[in-house]
Amino acid sequence: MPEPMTLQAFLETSGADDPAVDQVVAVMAGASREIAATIQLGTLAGRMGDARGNQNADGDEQKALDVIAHDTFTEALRRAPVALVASEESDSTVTLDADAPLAVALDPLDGSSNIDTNVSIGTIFSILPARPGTDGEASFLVPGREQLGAGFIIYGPQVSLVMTVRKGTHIFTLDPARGEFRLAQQDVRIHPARTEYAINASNYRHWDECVRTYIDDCLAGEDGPLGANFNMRWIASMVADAYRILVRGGIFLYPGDQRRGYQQGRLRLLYEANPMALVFEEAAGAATDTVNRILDIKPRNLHQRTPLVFGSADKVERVARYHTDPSHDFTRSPLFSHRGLLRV
Ligand SMILES: O=P(O)(O)OC[C@H]1O[C@](O)(COP(=O)(O)O)[C@@H](O)[C@@H]1O
Ligand SMILES: [Mg+2]
Ligand SMILES: [Mg+2]
Repeated sequence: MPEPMTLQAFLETSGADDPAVDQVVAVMAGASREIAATIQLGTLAGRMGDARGNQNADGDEQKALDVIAHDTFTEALRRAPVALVASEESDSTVTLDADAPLAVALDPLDGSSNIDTNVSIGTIFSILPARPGTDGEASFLVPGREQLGAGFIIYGPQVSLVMTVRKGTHIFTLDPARGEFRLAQQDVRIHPARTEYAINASNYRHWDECVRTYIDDCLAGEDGPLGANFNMRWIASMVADAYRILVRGGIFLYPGDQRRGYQQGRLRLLYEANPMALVFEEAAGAATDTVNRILDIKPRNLHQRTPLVFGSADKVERVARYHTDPSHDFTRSPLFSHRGLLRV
């Protein structure tokens, strides 16, 4: 069997139209090896899940590894043609080389609540054109459809890079002995038939009627309106849920809910929803804010949150229909009705 292609060779033959974009992907992959090595050591490398006593721009408590990952990727991006970085862990944008053509939005460490639990965590990135002559934020406050590339790294049983430069979505896995990422799956296509959903069901009572009804319908299984038995998974690291859905299908939901500060959900548009949306659309999937296409949303600020639904296109579209179709019958099943006897 021929050896799978290295990331470098792949980028040379099938990379972006603009080699600057490939350079960013290569630098992100390179720096991720350092973070992977730190994660593999767990507490032997120090107490990575300890709070640093700071909050990030979004009010989340920063963990030691959040800050290490932010510093590592931001420094590494100095070796790529990057003008600006926007990061979950920085209130404002960071200028690297003002004349460079690209801007990168980063979630340096996704799934921070899992750092101490030996569960997969990751890094998410989005590549945009830099807009010279404007303030730092202007390059980022554009709809996600303007992304030139995007991807994520997952630090799991395997360290993998999922990336797109708008020519399909591809998966590379780190060969630790050689320190090289090699092609694991080219042109991923999401399995449409898989009946599996990912949602933090502990928030059920806070969701709106449409989200509850969709999940009720999944729970109703083959006797319900979806006519199929659904399985459930929730890892609380979006990268891990996303990877699973990419390779075997399903749907991910983090909707807005009634908790204070959660009206727009938890996930951030620029460095979580947009890159995931591009990766999934390039793999024949879809991503919405429950109704609207994520990639068409014009951001108002760097750390804006958005409800997020992504995965197999038919399932994502169905969730949108539950929100938009006024004829949708919430009362059709007495057992699962929120207007029925069980929930007056
Ligand atoms: O703890 P909850 O509310 O289930 O939220 C889990 C979600 O939050 C996140 O951890 C947010 O990302 P960060 O860890 O980068 O803040 C996602 O990875 C995950 O899907
Ligand atoms: Mg995150
Ligand atoms: Mg994060």
